Amino acid sequence: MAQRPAFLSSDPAGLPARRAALRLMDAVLRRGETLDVAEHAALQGIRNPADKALARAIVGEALRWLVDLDALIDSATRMPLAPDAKARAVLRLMLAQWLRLDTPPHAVVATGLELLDGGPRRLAHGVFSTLNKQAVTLPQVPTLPDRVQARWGALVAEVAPGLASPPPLDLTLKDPAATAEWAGRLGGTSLMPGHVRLARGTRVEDLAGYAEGAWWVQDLAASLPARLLGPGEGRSVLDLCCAPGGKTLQLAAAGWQVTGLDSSAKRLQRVEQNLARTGLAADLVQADARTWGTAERFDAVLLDAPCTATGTCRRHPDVLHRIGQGHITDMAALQADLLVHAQSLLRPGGMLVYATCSLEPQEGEAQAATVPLTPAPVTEQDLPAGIAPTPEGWVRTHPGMLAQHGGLDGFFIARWHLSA
Ligand SMILES: C[S@@+](CC[C@H](N)C(=O)[O-])C[C@H]1O[C@@H](n2cnc3c(N)ncnc32)[C@H](O)[C@@H]1O
Repeated sequence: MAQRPAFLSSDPAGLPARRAALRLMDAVLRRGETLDVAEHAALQGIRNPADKALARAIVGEALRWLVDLDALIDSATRMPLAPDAKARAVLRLMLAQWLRLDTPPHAVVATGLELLDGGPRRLAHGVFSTLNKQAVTLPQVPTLPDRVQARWGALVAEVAPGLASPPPLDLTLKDPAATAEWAGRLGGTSLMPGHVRLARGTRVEDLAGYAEGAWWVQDLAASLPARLLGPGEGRSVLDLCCAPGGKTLQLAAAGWQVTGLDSSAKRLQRVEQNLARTGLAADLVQADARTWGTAERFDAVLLDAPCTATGTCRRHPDVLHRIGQGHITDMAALQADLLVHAQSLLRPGGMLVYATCSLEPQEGEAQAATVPLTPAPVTEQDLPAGIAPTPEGWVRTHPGMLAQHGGLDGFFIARWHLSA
């Protein structure tokens, strides 16, 4: 069972958080919105940060364990509830609180049934009470939705254990030489120079080093693509699809002259804020990376392409339920165009790194196989201990890897150079 977060209380006054959780889950499952987008509207009007955190935690657990929660609900009703029935949605949230967040059953009932104003309260109460009397439990590892299982095949057994709990908090340091110092100051551990891992639930704004920009939040796997370009020593790099800027910051901190390009003006503002906080510099361009023209040719191009983000399923479990083959095909077409244009912006001898935070081979391995440049295979020394490159010299990470240390996001990364 997940550790009980401090913000949880058995006070039925926590109703606004539960109402927000219901809105949030509805936006994801019925309207197909991302958790990030849905949060903006669903959490509006909730002032208390603890209530927001509670709403997020409930929905996160409900989405991670949705298949298993539904199986429990179905085991306790003679008449199956429709997949989109409000009573099912409320029961999912109630069970997630009881079975994953350790909320006492009386508090779950007091706040849960209120959400079914004018609806089948007796039915929901009956289902919850039956399961409570049976003292049901969840499996050790979440069952993934059928279509995810169909796509991931044998990988499911390796990935699913990594989804049982929300991930820890990873930081990338501006100065990798100070890794031991920051790990000590922040009470974290490190899996690589420049990386510090903290317990989940830590509020970043309260941590030492945040205000002065000594680090930024970035999953360990997400830090690998920029690391593969090595020290910049004043050379030029084009960071394509750069916002919100995690890799831009890494490259600037490693001594590259960075041009960061993204199509979203709003997201570029976040890159600017991140550069300002960390005191790092980059030229920013708002443009479409499929067509952006310039006479300049770069010593390196990093293409962290837009993708379905199924590799971030630990922190964004909505992807398990939202993403289907249509999204993957659309993203793969966009990535193919981006990858072709990225190659045209390299100078002879220049290095290209391609990355996506997706677990779908169409967005990773299949894209890399089309690149006609000279492979620059990744070696074990480039990676955290315990992660090996593929036989092709590519990197494939997933949430089940480094499980004893808290896992990591799913990424695909490949590297080439343009022959001089
Ligand atoms: C995976 S995110 C990039 C994350 C970023 N590299 C980082 O490390 O913080 C993908 C980005 O691609 C941008 N994007 C999507 N389509 C684009 C296009 N055609 N041209 C340029 N940027 C695009 C999105 O706005 C988004 O910011």
